[in-house]
Amino acid sequence: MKENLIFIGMPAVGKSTVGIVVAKRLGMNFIDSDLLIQEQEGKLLREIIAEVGDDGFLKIENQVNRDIQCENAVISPGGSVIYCEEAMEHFKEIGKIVYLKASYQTIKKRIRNPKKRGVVLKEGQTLKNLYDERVGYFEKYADITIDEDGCQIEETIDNVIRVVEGEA
Ligand SMILES: Nc1ncnc2c1ncn2[C@@H]1O[C@H](COP(=O)(O)OP(=O)(O)OP(=O)(O)O)[C@@H](O)[C@H]1O
Ligand SMILES: O=C(O)C1=C[C@@H](O)[C@@H](O)[C@H](O)C1
Ligand SMILES: [Mg+2]
Repeated sequence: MKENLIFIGMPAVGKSTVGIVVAKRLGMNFIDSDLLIQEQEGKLLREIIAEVGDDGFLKIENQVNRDIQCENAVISPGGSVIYCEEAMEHFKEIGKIVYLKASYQTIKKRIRNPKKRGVVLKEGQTLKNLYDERVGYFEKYADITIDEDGCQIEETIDNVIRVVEGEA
């Protein structure tokens, strides 16, 4: 069985956009967990968060990701999946976890309005607080880390493929 690749990292780091191209170039399937969540719930992510709150959203996110059964696929979950313990345990079992790493400055430039993007921010929490809180989780779960600061998206894709193929 060819194992899966699971991308983690801050929102807007490129899990989805990098993920789909990596999948195509490596002859793998592609799963975007956010789309699975929207399909299951029949609503947009921000509508789900508005209805059930952050904790309710994380429960759904945990269930959807925990239940993914696949092989030879790139999986791109949302940035908040690292709070979903069962889902992360499942990912550890079914594949290699790739952390797309970018500095706070890079992320800040890409996300103008975190709430509108559906980022799971607690009351009063800033994007900087969130960044600092999540880094520890990303480092804990990562099997492979790809630093994308100063890279164009094509370079990030090439770097992921080089490292993944080097490990195969
Ligand atoms: N070097 C780079 N690597 C990755 N993405 C880049 C880069 N430079 C610019 N981008 C842009 O940043 C955005 C990344 O958005 P994307 O939706 O893929 O992030 P994500 O990690 O899937 O976020 P989310 O957690 O919200 O699902 C895209 O618009 C992409 O074109
Ligand atoms: O990083 C986050 O907090 C999120 C990112 C999105 O992809 C979605 O999964 C959701 O809106 C939460
Ligand atoms: Mg995404």
